[in-house]
Amino acid sequence: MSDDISLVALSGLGPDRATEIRALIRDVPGYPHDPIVFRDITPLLADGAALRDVVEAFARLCEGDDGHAIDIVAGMEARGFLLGAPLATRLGVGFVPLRKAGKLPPPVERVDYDLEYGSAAIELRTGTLPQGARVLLVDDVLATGGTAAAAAELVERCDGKVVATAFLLELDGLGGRERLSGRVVETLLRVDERASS
Ligand SMILES: O=P(O)(O)OC[C@H]1O[C@H](OP(=O)(O)OP(=O)(O)O)[C@H](O)[C@@H]1O
Ligand SMILES: Nc1ncnc2[nH]cnc12
Repeated sequence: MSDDISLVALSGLGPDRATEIRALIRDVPGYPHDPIVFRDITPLLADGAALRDVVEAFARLCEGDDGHAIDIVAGMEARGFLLGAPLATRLGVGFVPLRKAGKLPPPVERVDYDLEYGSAAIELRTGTLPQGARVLLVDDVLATGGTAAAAAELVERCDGKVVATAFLLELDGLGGRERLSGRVVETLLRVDERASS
């Protein structure tokens, strides 16, 4: 891990374990283009103990008297599926995939958005969520917050209530937390994006 990246461990991971897990996220400068530093979680996903610890850390957000009471987990395509589905299994609740445009049969709701390195649209099939379902939104990275803000809007258009948003890695300095102002934002790890550019 480079020395110029600050690390914050939340949700009971503990600083040593958080540092090990952070080291399993590969930094790729210039991908998909300059000045982006891409944070690649595939080494972490390939490490069974790290994947288990991350899912457990997410699960702790929803347990105990102070935990978020949720009915269902929703994940943003594609990396949100990889963390959200095992979390839902661990919590014993269902999982809703928020899919990139054109993947789901109609009828769907659609929200267009911008993210750190492009633009996209996500969709959710109308009627998938039970009326008033308490939803936890899960994704790997919070950067500008464009994806998460769109996901929250989509869930709410489909009659869900976004109780909290949860991310493995927050890229501090790109405005994501501000973009989600007024919402509960939980992050397991945080790096200072300004320090790595
Ligand atoms: O906070 P933002 O600026 O919106 O960026 C964060 C989003 O970008 C990545 O997804 P991407 O759209 O690259 O899709 P993928 O998971 O299919 O790779 C990441 O998994 C988040 O969903
Ligand atoms: N820098 C980044 N690395 C990985 N995923 C991202 N999504 C948005 N920005 C990202």
